[in-house]
Amino acid sequence: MGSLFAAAGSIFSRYTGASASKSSTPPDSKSEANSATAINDHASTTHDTTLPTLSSTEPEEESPETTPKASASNAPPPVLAVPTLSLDEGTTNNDSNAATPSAPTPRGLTQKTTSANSRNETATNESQKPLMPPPPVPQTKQQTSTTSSTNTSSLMPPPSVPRLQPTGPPRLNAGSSLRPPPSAAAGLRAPPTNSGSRLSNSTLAPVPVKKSSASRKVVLEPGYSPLDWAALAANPKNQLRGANMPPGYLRVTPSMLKVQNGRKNRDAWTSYQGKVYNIQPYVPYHPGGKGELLRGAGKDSAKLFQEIHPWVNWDGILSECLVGILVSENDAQAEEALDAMD
Ligand code: HEM
Repeated sequence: MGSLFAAAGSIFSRYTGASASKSSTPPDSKSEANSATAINDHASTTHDTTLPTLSSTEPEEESPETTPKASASNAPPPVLAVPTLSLDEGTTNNDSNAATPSAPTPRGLTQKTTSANSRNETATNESQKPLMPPPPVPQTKQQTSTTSSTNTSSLMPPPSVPRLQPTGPPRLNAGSSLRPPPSAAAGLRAPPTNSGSRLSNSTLAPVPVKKSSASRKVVLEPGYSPLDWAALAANPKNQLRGANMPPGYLRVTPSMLKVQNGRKNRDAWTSYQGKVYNIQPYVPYHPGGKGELLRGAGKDSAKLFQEIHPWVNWDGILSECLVGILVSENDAQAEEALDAMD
């Protein structure tokens, strides 16, 4: 303690001398006086922490008493300390808190003019620290809202981090609850029977027709409609089999059929499923035209017919045009021989 007093006295003597030589303005003298009172009060063991606040809080009132205080360090400080404590309690407490850890006496000596201001600043800073809201709350909000930083990941709420990251890709799983139940979804979907290759094979694609991409129907002359043909075929007097034909059916050999090709004033005959028909009366009624129908003249038309319109009722249209049955050449010759023997 003695050494401390001696050091304080020597520092104070230096300080007062330096300040007297440097400071000329009244505010500097006030601050110096404050620092001097602080040192003197610190020297007195009775009020170590409270007295420095007196100088900082009330520099104008004590300014005239600073010079006598420096000389009379043994003067009873409680007289000055009591009113100052009652006036400004918050600052005294702050100063007391700030003075203990930061070793006030060397600072006051080194920082001569701004000792009081620095103490006030430190006091305000220290007083603001406990009063300010805790920083992690806004930091977590900003971090969660703006970016996800790895340094402060511990401050972030644990559930928010996994929820924010997987919301991107697995929205399908997350949105599964919003989807309709599987039964409803299946009901909205196309039926499985109409999907895939079955559509093209069964329903939409034309079944066996190869050349039916465009219609090849012709414009029939007036009076040659299907109804007109039906009316003509309904009357047996029209002799649709041909003129000068025997009453019974003929045995038609391929050679005989080949001659009836519609040329040289001969009727066009064709065979279909073993039967021979005179198609000459039907030529102007054929929806596919004369040329198409006569492609089968003098030969079997079953292949062409099935390729183009297998749905057409051949027998229903050409029943009155039946000439006979198709027989082989040998059969015809044998029959003729039998007839000759008779
Ligand atoms: C050599 C034999 C024959 C050929 C090459 C042939 C050709 C055709 C063609 C190209 C068409 C037009 C098809 C279309 O584009 O819609 C057609 C239609 C038609 N043909 Fe023939 N034909 C033949 C024999 C016959 C016979 C013998 C009949 C009668 C028993 C017949 C009755 C019809 C009918 C009713 C249509 C209209 C079909 C429809 O509207 O869907 N054809 N034919």
